Amino acid sequence: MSLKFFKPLFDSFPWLLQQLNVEQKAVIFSCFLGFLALLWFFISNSNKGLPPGPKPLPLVGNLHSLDPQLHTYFASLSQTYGPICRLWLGKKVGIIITSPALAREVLKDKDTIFANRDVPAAGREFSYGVNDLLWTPYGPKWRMLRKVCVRDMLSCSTLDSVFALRKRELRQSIKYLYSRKGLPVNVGEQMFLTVLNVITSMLWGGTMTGEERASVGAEFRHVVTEIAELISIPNLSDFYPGMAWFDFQGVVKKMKVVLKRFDKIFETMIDQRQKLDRNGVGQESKDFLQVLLKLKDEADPKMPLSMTEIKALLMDMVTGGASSTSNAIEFAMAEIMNKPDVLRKLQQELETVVGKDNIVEESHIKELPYLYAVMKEVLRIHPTAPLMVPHCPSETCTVGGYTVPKGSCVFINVWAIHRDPSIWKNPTEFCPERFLDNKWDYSGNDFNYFPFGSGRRICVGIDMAERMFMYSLASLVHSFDWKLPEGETLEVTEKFGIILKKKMPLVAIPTPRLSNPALYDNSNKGLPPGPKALPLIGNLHSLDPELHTYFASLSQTYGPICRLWHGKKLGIIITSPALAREVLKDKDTIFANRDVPAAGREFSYGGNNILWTPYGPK
Ligand code: HEM
Repeated sequence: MSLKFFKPLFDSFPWLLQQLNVEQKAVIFSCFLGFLALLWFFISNSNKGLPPGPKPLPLVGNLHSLDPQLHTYFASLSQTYGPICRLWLGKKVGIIITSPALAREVLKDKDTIFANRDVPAAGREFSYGVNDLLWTPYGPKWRMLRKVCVRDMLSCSTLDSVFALRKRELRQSIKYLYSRKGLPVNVGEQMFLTVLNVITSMLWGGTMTGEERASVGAEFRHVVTEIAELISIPNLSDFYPGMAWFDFQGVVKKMKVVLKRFDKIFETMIDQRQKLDRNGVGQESKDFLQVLLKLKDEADPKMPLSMTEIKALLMDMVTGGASSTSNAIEFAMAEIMNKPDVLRKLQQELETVVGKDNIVEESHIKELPYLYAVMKEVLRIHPTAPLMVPHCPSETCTVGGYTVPKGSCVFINVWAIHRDPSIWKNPTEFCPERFLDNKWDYSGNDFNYFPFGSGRRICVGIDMAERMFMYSLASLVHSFDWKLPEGETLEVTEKFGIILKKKMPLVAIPTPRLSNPALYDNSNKGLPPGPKALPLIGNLHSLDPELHTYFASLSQTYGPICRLWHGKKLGIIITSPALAREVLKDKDTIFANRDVPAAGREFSYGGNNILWTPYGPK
């Protein structure tokens, strides 16, 4: 009998039985035995029609034999009991799915039945009472929240419009790593901070700036780690919902304390934004918080967006987005360092596309097929959510011919499917080449490979994760060679959690490999990317007289906003609807002036016509 799973549980209330005398203990023991007999009767009758699984004990069900590494433990169960099996988690039925065909049945054929979540007590607390997107039951409110995320926050055009924020944060990390050249660096921690800064910049970057944002970033790192730990504690309240009220282990109590810290930050941010909006300040720096508050004011009265839901959504973005992406980048770095051949191929591809005398731009990413294959392979072998986020059927139904009761907790073991030898050749080997033929994608249509899930509850952050992962990993391996500190060995052991992480943090030493130290500093001082400028003439030598097509071709290479040096003057080229709106609508008054050419000055009687006159009373 394995009691490993109970260690955190025992640790969380060691005081329980210590308070009682001998008689009290005897009474409790007799009641306990009677209760067990009753439960035994119930359980032996309650497995009828359910999938096969290990024999449960009265009261505890199969909790006594759970291993904390749930993903590997569930994979071993499926070896014995087949692709659908059951466990008794105290009073709750757990169903484990471990085949593409059954995953399809749950996530596609019976998608609407399984679109609910099994919300743990800690999750209920951290989502402001199930008011976020992750835990909200499938229905009109979930649809409204999902629309807000997909359309207003994480769509491709919104992400395009804030690419400069990603660049700023990533360049800052590269600059920091350069300052640590030759010294050990905690890679995961650095990537966590980078992704977190990008996300918080998008959320309220226009609301707060500089040092204030940095100190909030540090505060968040502690709080997010604490939340992940509280969600991963095996909690009696989840296994025996009838006893949830007692909160024996104090998980909910601890979560309330953590939430208070978060809430204070959110309140300050919302307050600050509302003040700016009232005074008409900061209209030019739109962030998600501003968008959300506007949506709240303009929402359909039948489906209003409340302040609590806004805070819960902010919480999803911060907690869900940062560690998922940064953990995946850390695994990628470990796997790549383990396979020098992969690192060499990756660096070669980057040298061809970017060059050693240039920095990686986000616009390079679509020209890097090997990097894309590396990302897919990392998400195959270490899927960030190895059991997805548990689904919960809204009615009793059958899957694979077995009964799945309403309210059970359904785990889809995507980790095991991604390592199934009948699907993957040498499944435990890290081999990006298997993805080079573009046969597999993670859009959720293929149940052999679905690291972001599938169906209605598929991840909303796929585009964001893809951009951050590829851009960060490309910059890390393009800018530096990496080695382990003396005497350290490389390992890629996993530690289970709702978000999979590396058991031991990856600590590695960066050695700069670019031609010019200036490439590690923010040498373009935040300007958009663009072709290399020559001294004095800038980019004049390469201008094509057909400016409209030439600029279009530049935007293919450098993205929707790029720069050119016309001699001493800076030219900025905008090539996306979102950025055109930013210039011509959101920041209309700032951009309402003209850049008057010498000939125009002449032909307008010295800038006196409507075409060339500066914006103002005249
Ligand atoms: C490598 C990065 C990531 C991976 C592998 C990943 C994977 C997943 C998976 C497997 C699910 C659950 C699907 C299901 O239950 O069927 C999910 C849900 C979700 N993810 Fe991600 N995710 C990543 C990054 C992100 C980012 C960057 C964000 C936001 C900024 C995000 C926000 C969410 C949200 C809000 C949900 C819940 C959606 C719903 O229930 O409707 N994720 N993700």
